[in-house]
Amino acid sequence: MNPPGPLLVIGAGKMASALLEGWLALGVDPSAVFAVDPSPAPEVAAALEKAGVQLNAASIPAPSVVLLAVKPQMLEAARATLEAHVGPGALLISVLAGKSIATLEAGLPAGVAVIRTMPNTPAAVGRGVTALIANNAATGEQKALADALLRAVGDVVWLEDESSIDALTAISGCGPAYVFLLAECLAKAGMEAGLPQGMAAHLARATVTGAGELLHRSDLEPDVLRRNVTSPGGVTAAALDVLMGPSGFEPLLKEAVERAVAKSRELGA
Ligand SMILES: NC(=O)C1=CN([C@@H]2O[C@H](COP(=O)(O)OP(=O)(O)OC[C@H]3O[C@@H](n4cnc5c(N)ncnc54)[C@H](OP(=O)(O)O)[C@@H]3O)[C@@H](O)[C@H]2O)C=CC1
Ligand SMILES: O=C(O)[C@@H]1CCC=N1
Repeated sequence: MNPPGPLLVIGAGKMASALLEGWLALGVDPSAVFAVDPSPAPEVAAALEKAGVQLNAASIPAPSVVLLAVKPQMLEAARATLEAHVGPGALLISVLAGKSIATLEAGLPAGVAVIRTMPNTPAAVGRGVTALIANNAATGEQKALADALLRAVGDVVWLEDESSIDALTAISGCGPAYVFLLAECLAKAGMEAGLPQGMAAHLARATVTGAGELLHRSDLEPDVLRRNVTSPGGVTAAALDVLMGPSGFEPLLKEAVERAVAKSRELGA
C-alpha cells in the first residue's frame, strides 16, 4: 500500500484528514507524506505534526502520488501547486466533487495519470466506501496502487464512465452526513420526550452505531431488519406511520438527493 515515492496531499481538510488517518494507522510511512495547505485548521496541523507528516515543507521531493483534496471551488486557486508537483510519472488522485477528469487534466503534462474518486469520511476508521474512475493514461500499476490505498480504508467500486458520479456523490459521499443528522435529531427528540440531554445523546449514538453494525454484519436486507423491530400493532409501528407517511423519509431523502445531485453537477460546470 505504501506508494513507491512521496505522497503529497494538496488541501489538508476534513476528507484528506480522514484518508490520512486511515492510511497512517495502517502503516503508510509518515516521513514520505507531505501536505500543502495555506491555512490548515489548528487541530489538523497538530495531528499532522504529531503523526510526523510534513506540512508546508520548504522543499517537497517529486511525489509518486498527489492527493488533491481542496474544495471544488478552490481548484483554480490550487492549479499552480498542482502543476508544480504533478510530474509526467505521477498519479493524481482527486476527491473533488463535480470536477471531471478532463477538467482535472487541464494544465497538467500530457499523459499524466488521473484517478477521480468519491470517498467518504468513514475512511478514517477503515469503513469508507470509495468510487474510482481512471483516465486512459493511468497504468495498471497506478490503478492497483489507488485501489490498494482506498481499499485499505474501506470498500471500493470502480466505475466505467463518469456519468453516475454525481448521483453516487449524493448517496455515499454525502450519506454519512445524513446518518449523523439522524443521530442528532434522535437525540433532540429524546430530550423533547423527557430524557436528560446526556442520556438522549448516548442512546441515539449507540442506537445508530448499533443498527449500522447490525446492517453491516447481517445478511438480511434493511427492510427485513426494520420489520424485525416492528412488533405488529406496537410502538415502532406508531413511529413508522409518521416516518413512512407522505412526508416521511422516502420523499424527503428523494428531494435531498435530487438537490445534492444538482449541486454536484453545478460544481462541475
Ligand atoms: N468532507 C467529505 O465528507 C468529502 C469531501 N469530498 C471532497 O473533498 C474535498 C475537500 O472537502 P473537505 O475536506 O470537506 O473540505 P475542507 O475545506 O475541510 O478541506 C479543504 C482544505 O483545502 C484547503 N485549501 C484551500 N485552498 C487551497 C490551496 N490552494 N492549496 C492547498 N489547500 C487549499 C482549505 O483551506 P481553507 O479552509 O482555508 O479554504 C482546507 O483546509 C472537496 O473537493 C470535496 O468535494 C469528497 C468526499 C467526501
Ligand atoms: O459536501 C460536499 O460537497 C462533499 C462532497 C461529498 C461530501 N462532502
